[in-house]
Amino acid sequence: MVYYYNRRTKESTWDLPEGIDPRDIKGYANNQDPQNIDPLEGGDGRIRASHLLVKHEKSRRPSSWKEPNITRTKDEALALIKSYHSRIISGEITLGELAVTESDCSSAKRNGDLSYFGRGQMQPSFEEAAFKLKVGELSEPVWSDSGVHLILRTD
Ligand SMILES: Cn1nc(-c2ccccc2)cc1C(=O)N[C@H](Cc1nc2ccccc2[nH]1)C(=O)O
Repeated sequence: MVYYYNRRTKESTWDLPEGIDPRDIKGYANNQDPQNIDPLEGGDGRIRASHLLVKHEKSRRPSSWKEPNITRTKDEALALIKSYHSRIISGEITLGELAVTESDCSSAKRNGDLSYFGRGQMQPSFEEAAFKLKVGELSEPVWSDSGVHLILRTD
């Protein structure tokens, strides 16, 4: 079920407010079935996530703060990300701690935090995986044009 919150009057209601055309409501824009709107996305359709990225020789930009010329293969990148995944789920280290030293994304300096983002902002494969996660959930390895990621949804 979706509830409606009127930011001006601060009213919330389960029923479509009088005189409102559902197509004017965020999330209906592309005729999304209202049942598909995840009310847990803070109501404005955005989520927050951190990630750890391992780039490879065929990455869109095979360079990072860590390594000016990244030559590892896709297989080597996947092996590395799987080792990180194991260490995180064992509780040995958190994704944020590992991202600081190991992520090939410039968000490494912020523990991999990408802050809040909505649909249409990140690469499609990354967005699809991130929006499927529950808050606090760690993804399996996710491929994008940038490389291979581990994603942790934080809000
Ligand atoms: C999306 N984004 N946010 C930051 C960022 C966030 C917070 C602080 C500093 C940088 C960097 C990036 C970014 O695209 N970085 C790219 C790598 C990358 N590619 C991504 C694809 C999807 C999501 C995150 C991704 N990060 C790079 O450094 O080559």
